[in-house]
Amino acid sequence: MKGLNNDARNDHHTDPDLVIDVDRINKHFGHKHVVKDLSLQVRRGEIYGFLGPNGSGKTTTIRMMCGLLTPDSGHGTCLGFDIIKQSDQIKRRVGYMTQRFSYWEDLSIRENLDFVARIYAMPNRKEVVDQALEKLGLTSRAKQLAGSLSGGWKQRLALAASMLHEPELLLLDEPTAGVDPAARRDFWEELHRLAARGISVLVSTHYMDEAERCHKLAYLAYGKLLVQGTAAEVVAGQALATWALYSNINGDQNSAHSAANSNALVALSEHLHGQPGVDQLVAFGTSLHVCGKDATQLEKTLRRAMQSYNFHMEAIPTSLEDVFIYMMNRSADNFGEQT
Ligand SMILES: Nc1ncnc2c1ncn2[C@@H]1O[C@H](COP(=O)(O)OP(=O)(O)OP(=O)(O)O)[C@@H](O)[C@H]1O
Repeated sequence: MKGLNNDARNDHHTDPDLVIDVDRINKHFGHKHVVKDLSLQVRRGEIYGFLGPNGSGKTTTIRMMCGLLTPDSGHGTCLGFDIIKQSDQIKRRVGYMTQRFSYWEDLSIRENLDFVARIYAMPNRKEVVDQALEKLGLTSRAKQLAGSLSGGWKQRLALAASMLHEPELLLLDEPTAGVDPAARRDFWEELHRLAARGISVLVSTHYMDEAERCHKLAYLAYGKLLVQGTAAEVVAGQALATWALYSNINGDQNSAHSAANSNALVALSEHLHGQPGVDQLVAFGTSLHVCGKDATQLEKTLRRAMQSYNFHMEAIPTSLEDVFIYMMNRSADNFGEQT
């Protein structure tokens, strides 16, 4: 990174390939235990996705990684620096993008970037800002107020601003919330270009398509990291059998058929609820996805139901979304009452 001394990295930091390496960190807010014994490792050039229901501790964890919050216990390093003792070193070397656009809406695009360059005391400010504007494709609109940009452009400006000081690690907290699919796709293409250059990314998201674009994922619920791995590993790890149930009534024909279809779907869902082998029922458009741990029992139950309902069934691969809904429901059962 430009313009900084190469301060001593943590003595115990052994693997230079690990940009984040934390072990059993905890955080309380008052009596509330919001991050519980969380261990996490992120490798150089990896896009690591952070998923989990609202309030599960993703933002708190991200803020502990970048030195903005101190863990109550546990230890670890970020970019080789101790997350407890060397938070200043970390703050200067990471790019952090908060959930909401946190730049100045009443400053121009150029002024925003220039302000950030000043914060980082960058010696070659004009050059750096010019380059960032060019990369963003915003040179001709540099004088436009940031507040007048669309949601997608604001996020790209925020990403450019958080990259200005050339951080080795980006911490992105729901960077594309509320952004349309085309702008989200552009944003993710940029993340993959950065990762290809060796920049690591820890990104929280609620979008399944984004989860699938991460090299690795972690799923958090009630402050506990429940699973981590590639999307395929996370799906395989839950070992769920999944069937799609389709109505035999052609819902495309007219609105009466569509209504009959919807009613039949609701009736079948109510019938299957709580039956042996049925762990989860989720309506997906005109079909019903049914998941269960006990594949044999699930199939038996469904075949029996097909005899009395005008539906047919098809085994389908379990999706990441099926798995996350399953984990979210389980974690509510297991941890929901605890703090
Ligand atoms: N500064 C704070 N003081 C008190 N409680 C806090 C503070 N920050 C977060 N919390 C609480 O800690 C818990 C975890 O919040 P956090 O923002 O980390 O979750 P999250 O997974 O990022 O949620 P979301 O998906 O909604 O952004 C929540 O119950 C939240 O209310």
